[in-house]
Amino acid sequence: MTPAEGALRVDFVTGAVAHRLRFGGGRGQDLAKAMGLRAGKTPKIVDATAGLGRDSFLLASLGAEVTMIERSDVMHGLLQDGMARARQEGGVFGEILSRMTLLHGDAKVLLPDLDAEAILIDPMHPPRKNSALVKRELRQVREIVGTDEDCEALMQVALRHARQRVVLKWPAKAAPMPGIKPCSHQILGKSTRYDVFMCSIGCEGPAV
Ligand SMILES: C[S@@+](CC[C@H](N)C(=O)[O-])C[C@H]1O[C@@H](n2cnc3c(N)ncnc32)[C@H](O)[C@@H]1O
Repeated sequence: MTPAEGALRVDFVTGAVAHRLRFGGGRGQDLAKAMGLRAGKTPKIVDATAGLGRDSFLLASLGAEVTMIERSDVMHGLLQDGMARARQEGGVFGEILSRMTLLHGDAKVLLPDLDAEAILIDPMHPPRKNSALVKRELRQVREIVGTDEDCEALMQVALRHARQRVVLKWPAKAAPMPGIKPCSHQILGKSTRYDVFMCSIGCEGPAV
């Protein structure tokens, strides 16, 4: 593998993301269901942990307006670059990118002003024991951003400011995030779990 081939980049136009765009399961996918997308209902979403932008791209491809927040300078630069290339590609990519907005900063600071209906939180989790199973890209992101030690504080801010729901993307077998009230329901995948906190019943509440 040449260095260029191995370098981390945001790529919406080829590879895994484009494949999922063509062959994914539409609004029946776990992420879409967790965020509340269904026939006739498309919430305005804030992805508070944009990373490589994959979740945001998927949600935008299903019709959602997505505001992405990324605090790492490096990841933000990679996202800007990948988004510019996708816009240049035009067609369906240009159309999807027209629904994606990227902000640079800490979501704990920016979320209160965004009037989000649904907020997605996908923090960098502590490394799994079997690190050989962790994909190369995830290892590369971790080398850049480390572990998001303040994810509990981010959840607390999100729970105070989402109008409809907060969704925490978390390893399937991990214990619930400490210090956060129990979720309303979970959507369980093979390796990933979505803990959904509905706000119509009061997002804020005593931590447990
Ligand atoms: C696991 S990655 C997210 C992957 C993303 N869901 C995707 O589909 O590519 C976590 C990202 O969230 C960012 N992040 C974590 N906490 C943040 C915060 N408080 N504000 C902004 N960005 C944050 C990290 O810098 C990292 O890039």
